[in-house]
Amino acid sequence: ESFTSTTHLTYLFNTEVELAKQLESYLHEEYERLDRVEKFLNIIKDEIRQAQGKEENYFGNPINAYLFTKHLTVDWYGIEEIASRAISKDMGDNWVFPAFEDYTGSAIALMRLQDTYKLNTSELASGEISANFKSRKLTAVECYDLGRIAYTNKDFYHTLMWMQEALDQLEKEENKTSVNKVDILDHLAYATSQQGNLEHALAVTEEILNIVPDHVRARNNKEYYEDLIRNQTLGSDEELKLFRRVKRINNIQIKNDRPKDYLDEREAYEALCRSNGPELSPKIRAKLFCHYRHNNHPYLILRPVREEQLLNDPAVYLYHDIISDKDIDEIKKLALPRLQRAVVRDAETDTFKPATYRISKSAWLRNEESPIVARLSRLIEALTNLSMATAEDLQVANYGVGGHYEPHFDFARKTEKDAFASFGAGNRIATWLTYFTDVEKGGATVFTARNGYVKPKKGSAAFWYNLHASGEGDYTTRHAACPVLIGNKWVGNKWIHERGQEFRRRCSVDPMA
Ligand SMILES: O=C(O)CCC(=O)C(=O)O
Ligand SMILES: [Fe+2]
Repeated sequence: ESFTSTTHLTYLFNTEVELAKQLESYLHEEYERLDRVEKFLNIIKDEIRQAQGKEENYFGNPINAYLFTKHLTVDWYGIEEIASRAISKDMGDNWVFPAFEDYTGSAIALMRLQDTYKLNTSELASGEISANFKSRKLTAVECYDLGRIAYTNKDFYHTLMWMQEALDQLEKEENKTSVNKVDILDHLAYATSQQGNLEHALAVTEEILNIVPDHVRARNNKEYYEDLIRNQTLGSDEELKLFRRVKRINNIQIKNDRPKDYLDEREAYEALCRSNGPELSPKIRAKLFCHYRHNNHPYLILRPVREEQLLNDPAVYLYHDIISDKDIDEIKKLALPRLQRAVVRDAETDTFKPATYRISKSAWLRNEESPIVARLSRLIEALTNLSMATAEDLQVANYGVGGHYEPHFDFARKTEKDAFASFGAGNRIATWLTYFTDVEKGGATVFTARNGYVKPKKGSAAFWYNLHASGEGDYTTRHAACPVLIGNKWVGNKWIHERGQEFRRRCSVDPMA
């Protein structure tokens, strides 16, 4: 008996063949893993190369901001699983990563910008949002991912745009492995049917069946769309065929209407945001003046402040150069670690959408905290002649790209009488809004009832009364912060309350008092 019996070796040889197969597939998987890690590494190395040393500029571009957040969230989750052994433990413990909401938030912000500033999807995807702030091109899979986020939010309006774009990009790409064409078509068909394009949905579904003839859902949908179309045209199969051939020749017209939402004034608000400057009638403009204000106040007499009236009714003033760059840096430094994601609820879809970063109430900047904050309060008191005794602490907000604040009033309405009860100082009589940055594009404060437009200017501050002298809310003060298109916006709010102003407003800057 010998192990070298030929028969026996032949028998063992099968083991070797199987072993080779297994190792081969093991190696293949490892190579694939490493390949994925390497691709990801190259992408983020490229990003580091582009952004380093000019981070503010780089992240001021909405595409860059979106891609960056994606890399550090969903993309990284995928890599972390396969590379966790290679990554030191304290990476996860000591380093801050964006949250998943930041990823979806930056995608939603991108689509908000698309709507507000009427940006063309393919222009956006090609990185040509602005000559000075180019980003790289979005790949098919990146367009698809954007469409997926819209789809998950039941936002078929944007799903349609981004799936169509994904398809167009896929056609142009040489290496088409990153996303499956059928997946794109599948989403596209559903979105376009939801937007009322049955013929288009049918054509897209047929394209799926051309690629995967036994695609079950596509088969069912094809029948379903055909039924719907037949019912619409009230015709026979022959008529349906004819109808579709005509449609095909004329190229199907795809409609994609933006769904109406809860904000009646959205059109006007967005038009104002796009306007790039105040569009006031000459009659209104003639009444607006600019002069130096000192109020005979010892604080101002040596260094009067330039006051520019921007709007008449309501009276909105802009005060120039009220805070130095150095002091602004100090305030930002105090505020930065306290910023939190502020979300707004979309009543329509009952989803929460990120809007800005703000410091929460418990961490507002108090006068006692910093001489700079205290000095700002004294300056406001000297300029407006209002008592700051009952003013709220300084609230700082940072709007990234897409960051915005939809039209609102700063005062509490009758129905929300107790909104400021905790302050025990009445309603918000006036707003002081300091701009801590210039904004490259977008981000204006607009007065939607009066076409007022305030372009943020670093170191300047807007001021207006929210209440009539009677204490009634002034509905002409409705205002909003337009989405930041390019750049970064920091502001600081000082809200001044009614109590303590009884003898002060009379001699204030307000012409209605
Ligand atoms: O940031 C702006 O331009 C406006 C902010 C605002 O209206 C608010 O915080 O109440
Ligand atoms: Fe406001």
